[in-house]
Amino acid sequence: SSWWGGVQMGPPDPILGVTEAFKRDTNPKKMNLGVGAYRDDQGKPFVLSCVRKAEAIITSKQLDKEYLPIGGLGEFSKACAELALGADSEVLKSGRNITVQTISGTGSLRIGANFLSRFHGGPLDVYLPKPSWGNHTPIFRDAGMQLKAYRYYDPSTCGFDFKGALDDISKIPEQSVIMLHACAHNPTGVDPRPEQWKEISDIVKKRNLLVFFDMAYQGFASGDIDRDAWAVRYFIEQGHNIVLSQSFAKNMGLYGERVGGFTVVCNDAEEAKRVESQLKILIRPIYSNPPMNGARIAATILNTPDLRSIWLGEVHGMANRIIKMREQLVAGLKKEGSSHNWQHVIDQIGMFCFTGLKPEQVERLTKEFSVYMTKDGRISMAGVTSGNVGYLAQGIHAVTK
Ligand SMILES: Cc1ncc(COP(=O)(O)O)c(CNOCC(=O)O)c1O
Repeated sequence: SSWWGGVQMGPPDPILGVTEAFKRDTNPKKMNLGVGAYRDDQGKPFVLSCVRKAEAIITSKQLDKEYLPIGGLGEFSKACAELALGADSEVLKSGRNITVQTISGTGSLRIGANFLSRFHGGPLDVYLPKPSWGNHTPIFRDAGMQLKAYRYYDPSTCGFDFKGALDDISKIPEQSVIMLHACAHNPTGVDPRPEQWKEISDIVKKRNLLVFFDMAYQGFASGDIDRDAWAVRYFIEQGHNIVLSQSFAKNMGLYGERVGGFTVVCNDAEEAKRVESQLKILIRPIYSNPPMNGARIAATILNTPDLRSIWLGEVHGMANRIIKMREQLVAGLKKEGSSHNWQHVIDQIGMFCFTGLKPEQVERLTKEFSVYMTKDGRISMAGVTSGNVGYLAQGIHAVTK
């Protein structure tokens, strides 16, 4: 008998499965709206010019290949924290944060989940928005946390279920962990408005919940890095000592370089030192220390004024292209004569759009028009270009009229 005779065949990843089916389709008009990675208006992957320039600078320095510290490249972690919290942050000035470099956003979420599981004195229940990024569930489950949920998306408006969210959050047992998407909620593209964030902050404080912010799209949502970090900074100002995961996959296009950070906001610098020591003890037996290449690229961009301003322009450009595709898709649907209200396509923000299409409509869109997306009706707006947005409008109108 074999060692692994008992290993079952696992279910395919819902997102990657879409890409497999897309590849097999021979229709020249086929569209892949499943993958969560930016594409330019020619439908091609986009390497930012500030990244290429940073790579050239790094290469010219002929640096060594020594191990990084367990917590990663210091100049990266500092710049990463500053990007999120703002250069004039009281937290940074008083040194009461600890920020470590992680293996992109997923690695940050996992280190965070393992840290909470080991050290959080409250209930090990993490409340995710309904729905949340698919990977949040296995990350926290495998770290030994219990998964719970709070109402977030309202299918009847394709918008935010603000009342439902407040209702549910007001019942979350004290000291539980609550996951908040800082901007560009995945998969819905629905974000709370500032005045709604303020009420969420109040109720979270009343319930004394531990806030886990996931910020995977800073700058990529609105095009403005400060605007996209507003909720994170507001919560900190309101006295929430949050934990925060960051990713540079989307906003710097560093997908495969795996660049991210994990931050714990502590009471004071002494506590931050104790937390740092335990984060290192946690990280050491998992991957010992993180990869240097991506962190060097991100640090070079953030810390070199010329490259930083090029980056701000390029991330604004990516966000703008997606916003324009949202507007053109709605204009196209109107042109096709659709009588539905598609305002949510424009109101939603970031990589994804929750169209509100039902599974059977998604099925028809794929079968009859070769448009591929996840069953929940989520489309990655990055896959929409000025060349195919008219065809997409035709297809969506045909299956929804
Ligand atoms: C909310 C959120 N957190 C964290 C991450 C982590 O990304 P990474 O580990 O690549 O930095 C992602 C990346 N999602 O990937 C796109 C998709 O849904 O298909 C994310 O959306």
